[in-house]
Amino acid sequence: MIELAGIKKRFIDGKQYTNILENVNIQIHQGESIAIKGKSGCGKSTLLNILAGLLPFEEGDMLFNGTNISRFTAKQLAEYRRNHVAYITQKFHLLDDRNVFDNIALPLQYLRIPRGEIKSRIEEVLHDLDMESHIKKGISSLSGGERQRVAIARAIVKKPSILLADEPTGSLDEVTEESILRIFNALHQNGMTMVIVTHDDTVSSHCQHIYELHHKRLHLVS
Ligand SMILES: Nc1ncnc2c1ncn2[C@@H]1O[C@H](COP(=O)(O)OP(=O)(O)OP(=O)(O)O)[C@@H](O)[C@H]1O
Repeated sequence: MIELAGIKKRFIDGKQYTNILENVNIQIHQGESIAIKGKSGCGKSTLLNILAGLLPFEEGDMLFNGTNISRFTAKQLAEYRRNHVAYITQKFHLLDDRNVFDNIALPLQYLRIPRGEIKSRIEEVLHDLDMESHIKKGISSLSGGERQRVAIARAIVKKPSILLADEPTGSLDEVTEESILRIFNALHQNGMTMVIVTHDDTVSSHCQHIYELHHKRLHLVS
């Protein structure tokens, strides 16, 4: 389970501090799927960055399975990310000078998974995403929707316990979105915890709970 308790986050803009999150509280149980909605700029990506262990915060605690992550060293945080979290960011963060296979292989190499298994896992995930014919293509030759699917493949190939996704279907057509949602549903059935930032009602309707980030706080909508 991940728990955020009393999280406060602010950014400095020039000489002025702006509070982005104030007293954010949430408990996300293992295997739960939640959607986070909210107006542009309200702090949704900031919240995902905190859950990913990428962003420090000024006040509050973040617990993972009862352990207080807020007190982790940089090394412990990197371990938390490597072993438990996959994060599909809005900007994808793919390596443009490498091909599709090498991009997806990266998190598996960090986990020291044997080469044969890396190959079979990548082939399987690319098949599920209807991307197998692109396996050797360079990232820079792909369309926006194809890059998005590579980012999704790189995240889920790791079989993480927690999947964080920032607008994961933003560049996809309806048919591709449906296939991604089918994959997400299957991952959820297998016990993966999912936190999905989305503006898309179809995507949020697939989640067990919907939260809205409003006035710097997180509210349970359904
Ligand atoms: N590193 C930073 N330094 C200063 N301000 C930041 C930083 N990161 C984000 N912000 C500001 O914090 C606010 C929240 O940003 P965030 O990206 O979390 O919003 P969002 O809800 O994900 O927006 P969108 O839906 O448009 O992606 C914005 O006003 C943004 O400009």
